Amino acid sequence: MLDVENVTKEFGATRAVDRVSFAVERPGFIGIIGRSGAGKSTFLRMVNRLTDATTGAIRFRGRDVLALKGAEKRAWQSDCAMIFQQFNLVPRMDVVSNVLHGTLNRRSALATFFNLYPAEDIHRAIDILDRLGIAEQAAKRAEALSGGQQQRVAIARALMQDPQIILADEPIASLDPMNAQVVMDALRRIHEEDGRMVIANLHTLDTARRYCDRVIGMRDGRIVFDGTPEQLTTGVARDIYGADASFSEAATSTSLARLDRPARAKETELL
Ligand SMILES: Nc1ncnc2c1ncn2[C@@H]1O[C@H](COP(=O)(O)OP(=O)(O)OP(=O)(O)O)[C@@H](O)[C@H]1O
Repeated sequence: MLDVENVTKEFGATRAVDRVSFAVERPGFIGIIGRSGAGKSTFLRMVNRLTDATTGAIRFRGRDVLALKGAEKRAWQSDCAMIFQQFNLVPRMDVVSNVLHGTLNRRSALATFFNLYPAEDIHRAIDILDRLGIAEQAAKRAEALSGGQQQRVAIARALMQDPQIILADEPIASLDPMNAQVVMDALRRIHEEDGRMVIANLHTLDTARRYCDRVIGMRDGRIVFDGTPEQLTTGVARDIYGADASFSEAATSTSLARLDRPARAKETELL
């Protein structure tokens, strides 16, 4: 359903993403790992069309999304909602309005200007917040919430778009281990219950092993590993991170392993 073919991005002389290819047959929970500068963010931004690829093709259900323009491009951006490390909420705006921002693509400029939302959208926003366990925060300003709560608001905003894919760029990098677990559990649940594909850039190995069905390792813009969490041994990780024998997994750990393990889907075959 998602085919990435030889996707390359150059920034001047820097090749940030170098001939990346992989295929996803059905919605999975995919983690992308690699050291800082490996090209993870640039890759996700190309999928969402925030950054244009230099060459290559990304096909979703047979359609090349890199060729979309205008309204079709905006529709695709709704279809693959993005979540960022810094949440990207409007801090002084209340939580529900932040979530309703997820409908911006399909509302008129006038309705947006006057902050007019249909009652059914408001009810849906509150239902989504309730599903994420933060409905009681709905009237508060976003800036009054904890980091973990703000990231759940960002997930709620993404769900307002009813996306087929959720692209999460380091969604827990700013969170403490407890909040990180709440956010990752929420993403995993959304994947399992709704059948949405999740592609998440993760900076820690333990999170990738714990939540993903498939892990892609990037190094210097290239895919150097593509396999199951079980295949992601310390030796493989050392290769991905370009580290020597002194490589310590603890250096890429969020301490999630010490928290309770959720029931990860049994299917470990490649997606
Ligand atoms: N807008 C840009 N202009 C120039 N170079 C860029 C730009 N964006 C990214 N790069 C370069 O592309 C390479 C890949 O960066 P990218 O942010 O995709 O890596 P990353 O794996 O996501 O790292 P991090 O985890 O630190 O965000 C780096 O060398 C970076 O400096």
